[in-house]
Amino acid sequence: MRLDQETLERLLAGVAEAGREVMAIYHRGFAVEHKADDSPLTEADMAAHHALLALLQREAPDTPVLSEESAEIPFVTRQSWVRYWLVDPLDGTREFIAGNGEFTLNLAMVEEGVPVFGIVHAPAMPEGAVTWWGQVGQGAFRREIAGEVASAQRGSSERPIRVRALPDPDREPWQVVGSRRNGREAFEAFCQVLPAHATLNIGSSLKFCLIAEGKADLYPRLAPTHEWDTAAAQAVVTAAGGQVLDAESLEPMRCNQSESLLNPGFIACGQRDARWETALAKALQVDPDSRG
Ligand SMILES: Nc1ncnc2c1ncn2[C@@H]1O[C@H](COP(=O)(O)O)[C@@H](OP(=O)(O)O)[C@H]1O
Ligand SMILES: [Mg+2]
Repeated sequence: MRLDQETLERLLAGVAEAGREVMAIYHRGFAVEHKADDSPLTEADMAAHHALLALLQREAPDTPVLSEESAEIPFVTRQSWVRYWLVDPLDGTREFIAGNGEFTLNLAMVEEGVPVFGIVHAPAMPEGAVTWWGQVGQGAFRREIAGEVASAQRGSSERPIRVRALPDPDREPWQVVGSRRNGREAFEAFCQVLPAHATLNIGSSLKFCLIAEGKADLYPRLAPTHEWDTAAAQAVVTAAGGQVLDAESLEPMRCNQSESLLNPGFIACGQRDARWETALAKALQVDPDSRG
């Protein structure tokens, strides 16, 4: 489904507004609780969850929503969904708590298991609030709102974004991005056999956004994530001409395929070429010719 311009603008404004609520909590301080799986939870996760649910209820009351904070929906129910919203109200909660600004609000639309639309909003970037968004087949964009409290009417600028061609590693190292704290060992093992490269460790969906805007080339994630962590950014990367591939099958990663909402290991990338294929096969220790 292609979203019309008015709906799109209301969604972008609604996510930015939820981002402002998150920032108010970020600045005034908050308590940290722990969920059953020991992952942290703050007032900001819940504030953004409620704000985004209210937004989606206003915009599309008949479309189901799966949010990290209300994810207990059995697969038998989800299986019947042709289209649904997939929300991570606060991706990078640990970075939010650490106070380093590397967190995002993620909103995706998934159709038949494919993330087709996504908004990734980072309210605490050094340059102000930044939104990356894209619709597969329609392009991807980066929108900057100067200053955290700026309204959509003031100081907002937007430009189309696109993944870059892989640089020749003999001239310019590949830029590889990874998590700050999850799966560092697997990340480093993967990187070891790559051609000349530089690495950057950064929290949340920002890693995908760097690929989407042509500032990074690869994001290998061989440690667990949930579907809500990745769907919005996968849509942005795909809309920008890149891919997010299941590390086993090397097919695009899909959502809502089983009871579990955990992703397989994956590789997000910009433009692929023969060097990429060889490097990836080596990094994943697979013979490139054995792949279909
Ligand atoms: N053991 C685990 N199982 C599943 N997901 C995990 C995990 N450890 C971390 N994650 C996911 O990784 C995300 C953080 O990614 P990164 O390290 O790249 O910033 C977390 O997002 P949340 O902050 O939304 O919970 C969390 O969902
Ligand atoms: Mg997350």
